[in-house]
Amino acid sequence: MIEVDNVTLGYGSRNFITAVDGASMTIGRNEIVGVAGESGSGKSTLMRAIYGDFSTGLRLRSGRITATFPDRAPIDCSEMRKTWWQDISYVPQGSMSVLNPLMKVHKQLIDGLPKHKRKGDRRAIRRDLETFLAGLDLDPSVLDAYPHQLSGGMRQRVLVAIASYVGPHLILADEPTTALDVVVQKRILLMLVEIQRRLGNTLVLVSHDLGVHYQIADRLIIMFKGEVVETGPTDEIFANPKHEYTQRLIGSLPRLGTRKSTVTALRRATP
Ligand SMILES: Nc1ncnc2c1ncn2[C@@H]1O[C@H](COP(=O)(O)OP(=O)(O)OP(=O)(O)O)[C@@H](O)[C@H]1O
Repeated sequence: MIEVDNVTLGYGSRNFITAVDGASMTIGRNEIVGVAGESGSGKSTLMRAIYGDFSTGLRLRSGRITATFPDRAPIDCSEMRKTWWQDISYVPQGSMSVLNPLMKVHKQLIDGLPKHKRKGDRRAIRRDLETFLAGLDLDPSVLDAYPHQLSGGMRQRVLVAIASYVGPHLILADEPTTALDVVVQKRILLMLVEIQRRLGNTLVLVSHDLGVHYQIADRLIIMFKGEVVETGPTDEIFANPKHEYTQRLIGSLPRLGTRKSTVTALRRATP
């Protein structure tokens, strides 16, 4: 679905600072892909480029990023904006900097919808939103709240709901649980996994936490100093990490049980 081919990305024009250097990887359909790597290794930069958000001074210096969504012709990342929400959506870190503090949640949700979804009876749209939120275990009353009236975890869950409402083929979630307590983190991760299962789409989850990847990712992409240094099925990478950085990452984890039992424990721990 996404083909990243020898991509170099960075910031600035005259004094170009390289953030991602010659990265290649693919993202397939119906999978959960975990992206791990140390701070500053270029994870967010690569996600923003895949999403086609070049608003922060980000530049694609060389290489190509191509998306082929079901029933559509391949498109370049420079055109990705046209498919935001519909085919691809993004859950960034820090809900408070993303949600408009002056607008109630329902207005932000409706404004974020593609035009064809915004048309028609507002009450019908509202009912549809309420049903959708209830299906995600979110009380429809959040629609009438301003962001500051919600907890950090609730705001982040609202962002996940906004990103998934139209049913995109690909959801990019960039550290969606940063700065939240462990129980809330688990809840949000389970919400993302539940949505991925329900939609049968692809979830790309950026996280420092290799334990999280171990629990939910089918495949891993490891970044180190701007490069993609290792990719492969999660089980294989955990069993036989090839790159020295991956070996260090895995070596630093506490002893793990089987994936299945960990997920079961995660589910039990989540109210
Ligand atoms: N808007 C920007 N302008 C200039 N440089 C930037 C910008 N955003 C990121 N960088 C630089 O690009 C490099 C990669 O940053 P990036 O945020 O992609 O890494 P990351 O792996 O996501 O880090 P973290 O895990 O801390 O979020 C870093 O050196 C960072 O300082």
